[in-house]
Amino acid sequence: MPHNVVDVLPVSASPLIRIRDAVLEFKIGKAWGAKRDLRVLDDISLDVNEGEIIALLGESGSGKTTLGKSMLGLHPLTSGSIKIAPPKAASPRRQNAHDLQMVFQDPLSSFNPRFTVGSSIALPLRLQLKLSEETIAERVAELLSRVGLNPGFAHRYPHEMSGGQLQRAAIARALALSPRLIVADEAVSKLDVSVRAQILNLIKSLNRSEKIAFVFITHDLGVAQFLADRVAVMYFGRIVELGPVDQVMDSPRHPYTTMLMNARKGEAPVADEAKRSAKGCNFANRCPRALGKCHDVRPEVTAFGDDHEFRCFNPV
Ligand SMILES: Nc1ncnc2c1ncn2[C@@H]1O[C@H](COP(=O)(O)OP(=O)(O)OP(=O)(O)O)[C@@H](O)[C@H]1O
Repeated sequence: MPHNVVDVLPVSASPLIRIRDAVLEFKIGKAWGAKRDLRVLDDISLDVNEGEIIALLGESGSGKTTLGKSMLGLHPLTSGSIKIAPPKAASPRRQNAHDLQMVFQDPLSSFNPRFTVGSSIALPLRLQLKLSEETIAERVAELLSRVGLNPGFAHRYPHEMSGGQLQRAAIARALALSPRLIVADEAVSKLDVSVRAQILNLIKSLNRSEKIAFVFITHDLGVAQFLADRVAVMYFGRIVELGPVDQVMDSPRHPYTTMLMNARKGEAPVADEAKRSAKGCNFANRCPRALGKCHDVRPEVTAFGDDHEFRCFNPV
């Protein structure tokens, strides 16, 4: 991971990751035609604390995956900064790519079909830690046990495992280098309901017992409520509301969050680029509470209590 993308925080800082004023624009358009900038992250500021679970909520296209990948340094920002805390040990190593890992939605496509699952889990150990083959085999067995799989699964190929088993293996692979944060991108949305609950419980227990922080990307409010300590609600690249999960879910202040809550009861909101306001609040054209100025002036962050904030001129 390039160091100039995700830099190191001063030792005195407390969050694991500090994101400030992050803007990310993609150039879109045909290779030979006119290009335009698509602003996918728009003025994002967020701290991810050691050992917490933050759910990133929002409809498809709101920028959740892009924000998660930016934390891992996979997308250089257009402006702003993303910094990670230095390791606790006294070692002077710079920010380490091992500290942050990602788990994806589709476990089958995230494993190489020609390798056994054990070899895929072993790969980062072999490349990064230069361990003996015997130690690697022991570590793989231990990692599989930690995620509730029989160590014998090391010899299976991805197509010989169920979706739930493979997602456990993907988590084992992410754990191999002892990360401090795992970004899980819709990591349970392709799983059956019963298996989903098992994986969510696994994530919760890894978080509680090993203090691994998770950024859990989802559009499932039930999953966010079960898992997260805090939620960040995104709408077209902005965090419109951020706070403790129960506060945001039980007493949402932003009209978009309220709309998401109602969607839970049936009417799913759809991201529609045409309805995005050009200036002012991104949500103004869809907002039942919009005032005149919402179409022209961009709302800044308003704090509500110590740890709840929103961007709205006319909150609920
Ligand atoms: N590499 C890229 N180049 C151009 N545009 C991109 C790129 N990656 C993502 N986008 C666009 O950025 C926007 C946000 O995408 P992103 O995947 O972050 O949203 P999301 O909230 O995670 O959605 P989903 O829930 O569907 O995964 C979308 O409009 C998407 O088309």
